[in-house]
Amino acid sequence: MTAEHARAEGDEAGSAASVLDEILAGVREDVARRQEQVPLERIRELAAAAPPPLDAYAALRRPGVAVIAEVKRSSPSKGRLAEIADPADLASEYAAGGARAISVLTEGRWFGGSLDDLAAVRAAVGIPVLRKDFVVSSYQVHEARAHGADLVLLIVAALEQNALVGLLERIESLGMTALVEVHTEEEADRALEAGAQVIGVNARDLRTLEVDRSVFERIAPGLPSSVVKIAESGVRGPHDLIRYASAGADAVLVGEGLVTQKSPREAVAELVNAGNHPATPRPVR
Ligand SMILES: O=C(O)c1ccccc1NCC(=O)[C@H](O)[C@H](O)COP(=O)(O)O
Repeated sequence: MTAEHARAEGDEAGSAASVLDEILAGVREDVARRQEQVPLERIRELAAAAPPPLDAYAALRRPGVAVIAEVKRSSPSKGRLAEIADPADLASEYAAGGARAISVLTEGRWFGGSLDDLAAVRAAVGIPVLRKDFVVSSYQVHEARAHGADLVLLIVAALEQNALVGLLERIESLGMTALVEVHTEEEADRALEAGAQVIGVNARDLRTLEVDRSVFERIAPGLPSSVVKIAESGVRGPHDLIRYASAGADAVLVGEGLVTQKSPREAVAELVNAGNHPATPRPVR
C-alpha cells in the first residue's frame, strides 16, 4: 500500500505527518543496526580511504540547466515505480544522456535503495553522485563518503538547527557538498543560516506528499545568486524544466519522470537539450 492509499483509508500510520516520522524512525533503527555491524571508527577509516570527492558545486554551476537524474525504484507516494536490476547500468545511461550528476536513493524500506546501489553507481560514472537519504547522524555522512558520494542530502524538515549545522560542517569537512532541501521560506532561511551553498527546493511536501511546482517560484527568487538552486520533484518533461528555469533553477532533480521511461538515456537527453536551448532562461548571477 502506498502512503496515499493508506491516507485515503484513514489509516493513522499512513497520515502524511506520520509517514515522514515513520521513515525517520525506520532510518534510525537501520543506522543503529548497521553501526553494530560496522562501528563508527571503521566507517571513518573507509571514508578516509575512498578516492577524493568530485566538485559538485562547480559541476552544477556550469552553463545550462543541469539535470540530476535519480535512481528511484519506489516511493511512499507511488509505490513501485520501476524494476531497476542494475543501478550502475541505469546511471551509465543517464550519464550518456548528458546528466550532470546522479542521485541515488539509499533508503531501503520505502524507496528500495541501498548503499550497494550507491557504490555501484559511483564505480560506473565519472560525474558527481548524491546520497539521497534521510540523513540524521554523522555516521551516515561517513557511510556516504565510504561508498563514494560527492553530495549528501540534508532535509531541513527532518533536522533541528544544531543538527543541520553540525551535519553540514561534517559533510564539508570530508570534502563533499551538502544539498540542503527546503519546502518553505522558513526552511530556506534556516538553510542559509546554516551556510548552505546548494539548496534544493522540493515541490513535494514531505508531510502531505502533494507536489506543487509553484513552491520553487516562491522560494528561489529569495535565495542569493551564489547559491546553486535545484528544483526537486515534479519534472515530467521539458516543459517542467523550462518552467523551473524561468524561476531561476540551476538544476532539476528528476526521478519518476526518468525511471518510468522506455529509454532513460533519451529522456535525460531531451531534458538536457531543453536546458541548453538558447530560448531557455538562464539563472541571473
Ligand atoms: O517521492 C516520494 O513519494 C517521497 C515521499 C517522501 C519523502 C521523499 C520522497 N521523494 C524523494 C524526492 O525528493 C524525490 O525522489 C525527488 O525529488 C524526485 O522526485 P520525482 O521526480 O517527482 O520522482
